[in-house]
Amino acid sequence: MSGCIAVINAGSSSIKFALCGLADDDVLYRGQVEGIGVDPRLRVRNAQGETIIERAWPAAGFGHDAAAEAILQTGASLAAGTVAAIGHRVVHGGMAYDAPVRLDVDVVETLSELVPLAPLHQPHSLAVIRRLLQVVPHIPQVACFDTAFHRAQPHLAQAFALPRRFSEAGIRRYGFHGLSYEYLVSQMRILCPALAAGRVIMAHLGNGASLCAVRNGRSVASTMGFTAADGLMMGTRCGALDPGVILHLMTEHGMDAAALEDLIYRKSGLLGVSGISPDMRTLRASTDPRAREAIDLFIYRIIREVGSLTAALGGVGAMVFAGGIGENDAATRAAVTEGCRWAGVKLDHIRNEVGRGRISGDDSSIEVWVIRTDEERMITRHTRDLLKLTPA
Ligand SMILES: Nc1ncnc2c1ncn2[C@@H]1O[C@H](COP(=O)(O)OP(=O)(O)O)[C@@H](O)[C@H]1O
Ligand SMILES: CC(=O)OP(=O)(O)O
Ligand SMILES: [Mg+2]
Repeated sequence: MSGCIAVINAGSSSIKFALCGLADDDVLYRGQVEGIGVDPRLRVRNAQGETIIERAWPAAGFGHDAAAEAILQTGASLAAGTVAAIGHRVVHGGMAYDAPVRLDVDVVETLSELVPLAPLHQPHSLAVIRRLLQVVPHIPQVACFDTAFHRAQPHLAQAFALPRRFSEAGIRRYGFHGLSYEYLVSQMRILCPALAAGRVIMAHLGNGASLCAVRNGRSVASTMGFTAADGLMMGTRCGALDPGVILHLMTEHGMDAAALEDLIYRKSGLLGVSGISPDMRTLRASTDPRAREAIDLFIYRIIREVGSLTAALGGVGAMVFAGGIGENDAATRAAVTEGCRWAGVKLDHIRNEVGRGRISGDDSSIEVWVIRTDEERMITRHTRDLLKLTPA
């Protein structure tokens, strides 16, 4: 191996990593600890897609710190001293960053101010970055932001109806999952360029879930806002919530900011409504009616927001599903598209079971696709470009 880029992607229920060569699409190893808090397990695959490492831990006491430790140790032993640069997914770039940036202690300091705006992500990525700045200070590190892709949205799409001074202070809609959407755009340009040039609704449905309205490859609107708690219902997040509920919980239920953060980010969503699990696979396997109700609400919220983003786009030509649920749960795709029949969407159920590429019927007026997202590859491209790294 002659110099590679190590990529670390701290999600809310997983930490993913990849070791990539400098040539585009040259992935040497990729792996993840997924199911953090539920059923943590590590799996690493080589370039041929063969599983070379598998490990599992009990959920109790095994959080993001332990997952990061497992990833760093595994990555270091596989890379064997050949890492030329490290690229990170950093969920919130705030007003300061609308493009990837080289990390140093000052940048980390600025990013740490955003921790309260992304409590499920930012602390975990910053902990890894700080550690690497200490132990391998000679290796350049780059932060790639989930918010960057959305920063060019029209002004109205970024605005809250609050007094001006708040928006001037940065209280506006940022949108997230931008690295995933940017990668999906790049894939669409290869797989279906005519659709990529038009109006597309992309659904990144993982433990965090959002929709993005994309026009000619640019973000026009997103369901996520100031934080990644807005919009759709998620694994443990409630999504859009009447602000009056927050006031009521404060005044009538004595909840303070910490209790509200815990409720909104960690206790709600699929977990809160089902009372069983934030994990779609567990809910699908359950016969408990509360599991069914949680899934139904998850789907209902997506269908409603598809309508909203269709209006923001002024029509829609294609829909794309991605993320852990979007790529793997055929039943979610079937139910969401059934709820979009009003727009002329018709699924081909056999293609949907296969779950790769185009899944709509030939008679559908809107094409529906499943595209495997790859935030790690997008981070590799940004890191390579920012540092001007070229294959030997
Ligand atoms: N085969 C599958 N069927 C249904 N859901 C799945 C499947 N594989 C993964 N998921 C779901 O994907 C979600 C995790 O998505 P992922 O994108 O990996 O998460 P993160 O937001 O942490 O990056 C979980 O709800 C998990 O149950
Ligand atoms: C922004 C976000 O929610 O990311 P993830 O789905 O990886 O948790
Ligand atoms: Mg993710």
